[in-house]
Amino acid sequence: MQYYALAILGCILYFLTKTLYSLYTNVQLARASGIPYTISPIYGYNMFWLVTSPLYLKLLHRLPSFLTEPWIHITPGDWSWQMSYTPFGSAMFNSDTFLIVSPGGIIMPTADADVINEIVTRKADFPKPIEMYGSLDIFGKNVVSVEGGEWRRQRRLLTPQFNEKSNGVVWKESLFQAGKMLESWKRGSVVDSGANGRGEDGKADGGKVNGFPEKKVKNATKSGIVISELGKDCMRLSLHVISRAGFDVRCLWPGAKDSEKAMDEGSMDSNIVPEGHKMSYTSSLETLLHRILPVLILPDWFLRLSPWSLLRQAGTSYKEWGLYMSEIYDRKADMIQHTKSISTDDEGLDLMGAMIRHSGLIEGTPNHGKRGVGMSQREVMGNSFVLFLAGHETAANSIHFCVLYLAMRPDLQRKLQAELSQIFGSTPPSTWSYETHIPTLFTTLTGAIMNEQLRLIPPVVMIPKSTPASSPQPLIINGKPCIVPPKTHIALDSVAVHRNPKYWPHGPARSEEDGGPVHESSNLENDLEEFKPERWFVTSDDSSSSTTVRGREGNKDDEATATDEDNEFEISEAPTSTSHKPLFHPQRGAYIPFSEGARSCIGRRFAQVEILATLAVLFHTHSFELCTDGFASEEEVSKMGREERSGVYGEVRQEVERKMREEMGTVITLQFRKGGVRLRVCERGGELFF
Ligand code: HEM
Repeated sequence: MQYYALAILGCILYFLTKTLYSLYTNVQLARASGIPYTISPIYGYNMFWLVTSPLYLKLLHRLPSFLTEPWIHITPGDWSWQMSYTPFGSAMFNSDTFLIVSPGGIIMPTADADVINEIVTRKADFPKPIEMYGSLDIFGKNVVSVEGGEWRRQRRLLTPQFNEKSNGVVWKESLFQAGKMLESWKRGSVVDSGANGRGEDGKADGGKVNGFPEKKVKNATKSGIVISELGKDCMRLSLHVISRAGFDVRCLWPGAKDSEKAMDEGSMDSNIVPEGHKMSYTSSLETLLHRILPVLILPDWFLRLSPWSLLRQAGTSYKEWGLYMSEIYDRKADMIQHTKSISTDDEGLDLMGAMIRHSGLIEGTPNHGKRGVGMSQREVMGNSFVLFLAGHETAANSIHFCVLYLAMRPDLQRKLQAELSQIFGSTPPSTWSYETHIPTLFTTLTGAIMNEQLRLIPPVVMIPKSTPASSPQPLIINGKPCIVPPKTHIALDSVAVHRNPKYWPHGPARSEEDGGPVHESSNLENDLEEFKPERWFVTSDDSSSSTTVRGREGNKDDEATATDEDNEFEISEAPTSTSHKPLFHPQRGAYIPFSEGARSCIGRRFAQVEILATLAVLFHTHSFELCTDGFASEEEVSKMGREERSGVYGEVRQEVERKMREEMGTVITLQFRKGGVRLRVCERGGELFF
């Protein structure tokens, strides 16, 4: 017995000594670095901590502050969103870059645009920590999960496919799918789980609905349709757009009419399960992407044999999607083999087809017989999957939050609608032109709204970089030369740098009468926590801004500092309108929703075109308002005067702001952890409030 006790004591002592020694070594490195640092007992990226800490974090907050300050604020998984710019400001570290030193390693968050720019430019000195992405290889290695020469080879094959022609396809498909989303709301086929299919007034009437003539609409109220799953609907829209662009397969919304199916050869109905399959094309993809975490983390056999049906479904969707991709691959490879081309006509784009054609696997195609330039079949599969993964949730969230912010700012919504009427008149979206309209959308209010939404809620919050294990890196931080220790995990904090007052035009914070500051500790003295697309119309020499900030003129800085590699992997810029003044151009490193440098987002233009097109369709003819459930019923609102309505709306808006602050976090991308905000959509002119 004594031996066992001694053995256990020995293990504990060994563990403690090892931990203390690691902490001591890391503190020495931090001290020598010249960078401000703080000590934390826990390494923020420790998997056990990330998974279990939400269970006991509240308890830790109750411990005496000398035990937990300040690390408790900068170690939880979601600290970047929760704390915003606070840790970098004068109340905490008063430095836009600092180190969090723990026994498990060193983390360097930064909200300094110059530091970020230096890091993304010196790609070899600050590589992506790809060990974090290994689990993304479920269908094969891909451009997200590799580094160095392997990454360069894959990225070189993919970059040319993201061009103006493909942006044009994205534009057309987004216009089409956004229209179908509106139609699906009208049909009532997007089920309102929150209201049990009943209207806000509790009646399942759905009879005469403002702007929506159809009978028996599930979520109908007297003034429109209630949508409580906007986030999910946007995900579906985004998946449909990528499916068209990625595989040239058009997806249909639930309840699509037979005529649509007949019209679209190669379209996939979300309800039809083809022979040899257990799930439809769309539901296998949707299920896989919505349950992606267990699929990435847990072994296949565990998913299959799991007692929980959610996990079993996730396992089935993984298998089914693999099967669909193989079938599409075989069909395309066969076509290329026989015709040496793919169907990249004006109606469809085909990223997978293009990958196969350039893979070098098929005789007679461009890279056949060349060493070190093509792709294996598994890499084609891996990249096809990862484009869906990287591209659907990010763009979907952006559309979702743009609509939500616009519902919170009816004044801005009216301005946007007036502007869209000016641009498109009363023409239907099917006639809108990519060449004519997209440059205008980029430089007017729609573009400013998208930019501002991505400033406030960038989907990727802590863009990871690192220093190699044996290679400390010199870097100018806070104006003095410093050494970033080896094996440091660097987090480019997009949430914080997007709110750093040094780089952004800003005015005074919201007054108490209007609801007071949005965040309890970040940027209390300015409006950088607020959604104000107007700031994008301010140029650096504009005297109407209360601060002067350093922006960029056009792309001059890009040209001056971009490396050859940046240029090689540059994504084609969509043309911007020459008849409008360009929007504010933040300095390099200050605006990083798509990251920057050679390793920045390959789908940036794709996503921007999708977001702009979707917003244009939705707001050209429709209005979105916050539901006032819990504050006033629709009937009560209809009896109120203008001022009283405005008061109720203000209260609801503040509740939504609270929800966004407290109930959002990173689930792959930044979004509501569960649930969302209920909105009412109606045709323009039928608004209940403003
Ligand atoms: C609003 C929408 C989007 C945002 C905010 C966004 C953001 C980002 C960010 C921040 C990165 C860098 C991640 C890192 O370094 O860890 C990235 C990389 C990437 N994104 Fe996006 N993305 C969006 C849409 C898309 C779309 C639509 C696609 C494809 C269709 C896409 C494909 C990719 C790929 C393949 C990479 C990896 C690039 C590489 O490592 O070379 N993204 N994205």
